[in-house]
Amino acid sequence: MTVDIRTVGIVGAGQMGSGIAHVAALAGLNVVLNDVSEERVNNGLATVNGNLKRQVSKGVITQAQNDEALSRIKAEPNVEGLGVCDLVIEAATENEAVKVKIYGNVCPHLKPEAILATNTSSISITRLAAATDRPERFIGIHFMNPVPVMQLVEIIRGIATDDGTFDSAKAFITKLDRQVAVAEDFPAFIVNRILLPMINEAIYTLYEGVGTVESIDMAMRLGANHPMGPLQLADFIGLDTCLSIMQVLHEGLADSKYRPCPLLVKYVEAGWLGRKVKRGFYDYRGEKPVATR
Ligand SMILES: CC(=O)CC(=O)SCCNC(=O)CCNC(=O)[C@H](O)C(C)(C)COP(=O)(O)OP(=O)(O)OC[C@H]1O[C@@H](n2cnc3c(N)ncnc32)[C@H](O)[C@@H]1OP(=O)(O)O
Ligand SMILES: NC(=O)C1=CN([C@@H]2O[C@H](COP(=O)(O)OP(=O)(O)OC[C@H]3O[C@@H](n4cnc5c(N)ncnc54)[C@H](OP(=O)(O)O)[C@@H]3O)[C@@H](O)[C@H]2O)C=CC1
Repeated sequence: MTVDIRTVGIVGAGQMGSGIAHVAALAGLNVVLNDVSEERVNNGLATVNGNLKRQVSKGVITQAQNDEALSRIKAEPNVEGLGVCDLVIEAATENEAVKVKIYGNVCPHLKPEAILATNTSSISITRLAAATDRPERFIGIHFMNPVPVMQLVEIIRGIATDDGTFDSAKAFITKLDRQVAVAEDFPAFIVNRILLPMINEAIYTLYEGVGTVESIDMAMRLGANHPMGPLQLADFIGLDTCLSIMQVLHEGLADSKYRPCPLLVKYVEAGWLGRKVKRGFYDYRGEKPVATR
């Protein structure tokens, strides 16, 4: 059964959840934004507000589109409020136990026909689906960061995902004016299977003293025309998320080429998770980012 998606719930109002709320509301959908606390939801709304304003100032959208989009997003700190949604996208921390716990809390409140999706960067869709009451109506819808700018969305079916769910997810992405890449359910799918080993290798290059933070980033920006250097990109994604993805690749494919760099582990252990906490491979607390090594 295909579902006409008009109301989208989002669980996790961090950088990805707020980005998904942003593009869904701009596309004319109603959005219910949920997180662990009212404060977290309000932070997510503030992010959407700031990014919409930036688009207005650049002439990408009008003030009227900005206002309409904001009026379509409902802040909802309680999971019960997700009961009105046709599609709920979980965009919480990249940790399987956290995600499974969320499904346990959310599923009892969903309409029977509602689709449940995850924005996971790497974790098995089949395994996550098996922890829900609706494996047939569960799917991976993987947006890229920053969501308001990036054109690609990966769609990943679990073993049980039915055709109606797949078609509904595809129609939803098309409505958001994004391009779909269909990926099979293997660790980290397509983009991160390729991107994260490159970032991990950049961290090894730093760890082994081949270059400094700045020389490695400059090398890849100017030498390979990447819009951001790999260490700058790691900080942008979040070092906790990068480490989780490498761990999923390492465990899921059982190949030592995916071994997370010990320096990445150290940064995460220090709580230096990148831009979101103002410190990672760069320190963002001053006027300009300063390399930490
Ligand atoms: C980990 C995963 O699971 C998967 C992933 O997402 S992996 C990460 C994938 N993402 C990337 O690789 C991003 C690489 N970086 C880039 O593409 C660029 O650096 C960037 C788009 C982020 C910023 O580009 P930039 O030229 O340095 O900055 P800036 O000029 O400020 O922004 C470019 C445009 O993006 C917009 N923009 C940037 N961040 C934005 C945001 N958060 N919200 C809305 N708009 C944003 C700007 O308004 C600007 O728009 P215009 O071109 O219309 O003027
Ligand atoms: N960062 C990236 O570039 C990309 C990330 N992703 C994926 O998107 C997901 C979110 O990542 P991202 O937005 O970067 O992470 P963030 O850390 O920015 O946001 C995650 C949010 O989820 C919240 N959260 C944690 N536990 C719960 C819970 N039980 N219920 C509701 N909300 C909860 C967190 O709250 P608190 O801070 O209080 O824990 C936080 O607000 C991950 O699966 C990640 O792999 C996908 C594409 C790109």
